[in-house]
Amino acid sequence: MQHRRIALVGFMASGKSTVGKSLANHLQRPFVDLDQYIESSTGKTIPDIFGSLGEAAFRQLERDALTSVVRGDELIVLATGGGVVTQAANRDVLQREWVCIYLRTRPETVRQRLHRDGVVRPLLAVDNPTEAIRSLMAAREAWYNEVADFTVDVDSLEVPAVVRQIIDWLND
Ligand SMILES: Nc1ncnc2c1ncn2[C@@H]1O[C@H](COP(=O)(O)OP(=O)(O)O)[C@@H](O)[C@H]1O
Ligand SMILES: O=C(O)C1=C[C@@H](OP(=O)(O)O)[C@@H](O)[C@H](O)C1
Ligand SMILES: [Mg+2]
Repeated sequence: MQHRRIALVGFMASGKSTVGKSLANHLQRPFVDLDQYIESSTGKTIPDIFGSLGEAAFRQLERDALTSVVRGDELIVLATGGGVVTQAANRDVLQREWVCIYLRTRPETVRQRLHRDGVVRPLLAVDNPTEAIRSLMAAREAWYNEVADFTVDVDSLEVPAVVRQIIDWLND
C-alpha cells in the first residue's frame, strides 16, 4: 500500500478535501483535489460548470481529470469529488490504479457540515437538501463500498483522528 497512489472517496462533506491535504502532508506526498484541478483546467468554478454546462458535462470533465491527474509514477494523494463513483469507468480506474479510502458518513453529519466550508455543492443547493442527501447517499453507497480498500467511519472523529486511522492502516 505504501507505494501506490491514494484516493479518498465518499459523500459530499465527508472530509475528502480536508483529510486529503493533511494526509498528503503527513506522508510528504503531493496533494491534488480533483474539483480544484477541474476548476483550474477549465477556468470555471464547479457551480458554473453545473449551471452553464450541466451535470453530464461535469462528469465528462471529471472522467478526463481522473486520468490526466496522474503524472508518471508520482504517488499523489487525491481528494475526489463525491460523485466520482457514479461513473463505471471511474470505478474501474479507481479499483485498478488507486488505493481507495472511503470516508463514510451518516446523512446527519453531511447536513451539519454542509455550509461550514463555503463550498457550493450544486446537487445539494435544492429545496430539500435533507432528502437529496438521503437519496444520493442511498444510490451511491454500494459504489463507495465497491471501490474501497479501507473504510473510516468519520462521524465522530476529528480530522487528525481520521488521518491517524488511515496512516495506521497504511503501515499495517
Ligand atoms: N472529521 C471532521 N470533523 C469535523 N469537521 C470536518 C471533518 N472533516 C471535514 N470537516 C469539515 O466539513 C466540511 C467539508 O469538508 P470537505 O473536506 O470539503 O469535504 P469533501 O471534500 O468530502 O466534500 C469542511 O468545513 C471541513 O472543515
Ligand atoms: O457528489 C457530487 O456529485 C459532487 C461532489 C462535489 O465534491 P465534494 O464531494 O468534495 O463536495 C463536487 O465534485 C460536485 O459538487 C459534485
Ligand atoms: Mg471536496
